[in-house]
Amino acid sequence: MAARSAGVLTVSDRCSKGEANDTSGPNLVRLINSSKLGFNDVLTKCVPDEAELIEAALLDWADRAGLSLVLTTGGTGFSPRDVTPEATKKVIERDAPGLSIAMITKSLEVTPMAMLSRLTSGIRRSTLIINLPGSKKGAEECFNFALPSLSHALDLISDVSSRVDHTHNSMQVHGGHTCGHGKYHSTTKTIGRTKEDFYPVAMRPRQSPYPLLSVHEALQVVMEKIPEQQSTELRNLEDALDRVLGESIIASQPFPPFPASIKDGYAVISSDSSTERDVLAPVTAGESPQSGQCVLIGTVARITTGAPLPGGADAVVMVENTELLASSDDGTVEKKIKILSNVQSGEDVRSVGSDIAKGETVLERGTVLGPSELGLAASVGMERINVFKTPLVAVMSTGNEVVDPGSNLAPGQIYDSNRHVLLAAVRKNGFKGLDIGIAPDTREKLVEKIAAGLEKADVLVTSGGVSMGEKDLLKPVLVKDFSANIHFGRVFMKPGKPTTFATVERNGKLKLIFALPGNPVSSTVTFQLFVLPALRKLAGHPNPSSVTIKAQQSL
Ligand SMILES: Nc1nc2c(c(=O)[nH]1)N[C@H]1C(S)=C(S)[C@@H](COP(=O)(O)OP(=O)(O)OC[C@H]3O[C@@H](n4cnc5c(N)ncnc54)[C@H](O)[C@@H]3O)O[C@H]1N2
Ligand code: MOO
Ligand SMILES: [Mg+2]
Repeated sequence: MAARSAGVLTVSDRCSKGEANDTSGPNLVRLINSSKLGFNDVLTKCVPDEAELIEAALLDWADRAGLSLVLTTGGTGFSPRDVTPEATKKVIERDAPGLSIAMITKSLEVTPMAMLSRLTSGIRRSTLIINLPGSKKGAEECFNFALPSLSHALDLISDVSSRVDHTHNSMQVHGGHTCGHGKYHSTTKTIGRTKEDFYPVAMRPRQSPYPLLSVHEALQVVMEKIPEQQSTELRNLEDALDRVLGESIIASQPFPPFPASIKDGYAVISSDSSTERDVLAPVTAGESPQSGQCVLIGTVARITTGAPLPGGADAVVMVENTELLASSDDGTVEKKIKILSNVQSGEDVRSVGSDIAKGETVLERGTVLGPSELGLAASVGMERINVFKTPLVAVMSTGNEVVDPGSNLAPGQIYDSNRHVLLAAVRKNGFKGLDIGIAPDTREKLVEKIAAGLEKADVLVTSGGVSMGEKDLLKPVLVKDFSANIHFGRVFMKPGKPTTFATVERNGKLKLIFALPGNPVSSTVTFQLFVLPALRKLAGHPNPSSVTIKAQQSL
């Protein structure tokens, strides 16, 4: 028998919030494992009583994981939040009422309350889905009532599905692959449809196969896939604004490098008690004291703010706290002064290294470089600094209906606004943008543009073509033509539900692809929520996810 996997989905608001222990789910796993159904693996998941989340989990397990059996426990009663049967009905393609009837009939022998059970069972593709009650006892009883039929049921379903797969394979229209030298090749057999179609429209999936992730989960997936930035480049200070420092800056000399006056006044000896002082030659900022000049008892030297303290002096008295006693005969040069204040040693003197000591780490690796940080780097003499590299972001719009502003609109066309919003947002946040234009909704054109974007850029941001329409080709093109790994294709949010995130290996590098929904508000919001944190992480930002968005409540 081929390897089979099962899943147990616990549906409970309280268990999903951690307010109650899930006893029924683990018990069903035990029952499956001890049955003779031959399951190699049992997946488990717990979701709140939200129809969309239940539906998403069932679709994920049926379509992506290809499980043979899925048991749900919980959410099958009469209370308003019991929606498991409704979610199950949306997912199943074929009803299997016999299983539910058998379980309810047998349960009625145990309790008349079984009348209030709304258990649903059915088949989607090769997956049998069975609703069970939420209580551990009720779920175990019902599972045991259904058990005698399950082995045969699963065999029948897998037989049917292998025949269905065979039929599907023989109807495959396109096969595309990326060969060793990175060029795209496609093989096309046309059987009366347009070349860009992946399925004849009547055979398209009627449900998205992509599970709905919460915004939080989706962001987590994005951040997990992005490697920590390691590469750095040397930049002049003026080009380093808003970049992230790639290497700590250590002061190779102290600041100030000499004892400096903090005031305009006189360099003095604090212990000198003379009433009158002779005024020596001045020291002004930018000069060094005249060689051999020393302040002695009974003397002071004129000094300006920022000038080095001459030898002998240990304090500065500001000019406001002195009185002129005598000047030169022509009245232009100060000769004698009197000090009017008490002077403390060290007063108004900035000692060597008092701002920055030699060997001190002035800026840590990972610091975002604002004006003050650049000033600090300059004050310890850095002309060029090592910053993390920033990603190059290619931006592309998709859609037969979108045309460049400036051209004439044919009927049914609109101007492309998304590309301009996204490119501006990329640049506003300090990243390099690359405009790769508009791709119409054809497989060939999409492949051409996407390949061009991936060739040059680290990140590709597209808008449009990711939902359920027959011209929404982005996801199949990424999978079939680029062997992209789609990490999520739907997010539980509005706007932005079809937001898609994928990665692809190109020229030995991991490239990120954000395929955003086409609605302008959706692409703008999802750029802020998912793309921006990713770009920030790529650029080495220490807190890449903390992006603040101003929201306004409409009245
Ligand atoms: N059956 C379903 N239909 C739709 C679903 C769904 O779940 N099931 N999702 C809806 C949601 S939510 C969104 S959002 C949109 C997103 O669709 P696509 O990403 O496939 O985008 P398009 O179909 O290409 O375009 C949608 C809309 O946006 C306009 N657009 C597209 N590109 C641009 C551009 N560059 N500048 C300005 N406007 C643009 C386009 O003309 C369409 O009006 O799908 C829903 N449908
Ligand atoms: O949720 Mo869509 O992304 O309508 O706008
Ligand atoms: Mg669409």
